[in-house]
Amino acid sequence: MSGFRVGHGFDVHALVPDRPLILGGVQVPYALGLAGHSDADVLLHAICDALLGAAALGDIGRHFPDSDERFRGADSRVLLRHCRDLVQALGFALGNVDATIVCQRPKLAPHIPQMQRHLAEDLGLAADAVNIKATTTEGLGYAGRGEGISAHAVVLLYRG
Ligand SMILES: Nc1ccn([C@@H]2O[C@H](COP(=O)(O)O)[C@@H](O)[C@H]2O)c(=O)n1
Ligand SMILES: C[C@@]1(CO)OP(=O)(O)OP(=O)(O)OC[C@H]1O
Repeated sequence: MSGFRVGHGFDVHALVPDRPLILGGVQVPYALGLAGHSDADVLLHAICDALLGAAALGDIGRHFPDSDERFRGADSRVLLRHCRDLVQALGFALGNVDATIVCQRPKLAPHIPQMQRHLAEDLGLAADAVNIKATTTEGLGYAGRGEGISAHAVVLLYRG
């Protein structure tokens, strides 16, 4: 069996008034923000799930239950670094991360380089091992109606 492990993550949060919009640890200027128990950073949650999935460690809700007050308003970069530590403790190294944010509005392209810098820093990856993309759904579905934002992520882990 090879030492490679792939993981997939997916998350969705609703867009609501009176919340900041935080994606990849970047506060994106917008009239609405994502609802959640933590800072609701949907991109980082999908990446946490991808890391946990690759290492067969379950999912984000198992490690950071929303019934636990310690995680209320949590900075998802802290949760991400915890997931990194968990997979590294099992002897895995990170290969690369690729993710897609599904978001009709606002335009995210100007903010993606900063999100990628955060991820490279938090995961100890080179800049060319982190890729984040954004797409609309051409107006279709809940994302297209601007009701929420989702994110998909895949990661590769390996044992050196
Ligand atoms: N919220 C978004 C969504 C998309 N982008 C960028 O626009 C390109 C075209 O999007 P389509 O959904 O029409 O394919 C996409 O490739 C992204 O670069 C964006 O910046 N913010
Ligand atoms: C991160 C946690 C914990 O604060 O809360 P949310 O911000 O609601 O995020 P979600 O992706 O629904 O699931 C994980 C939660 O347990």
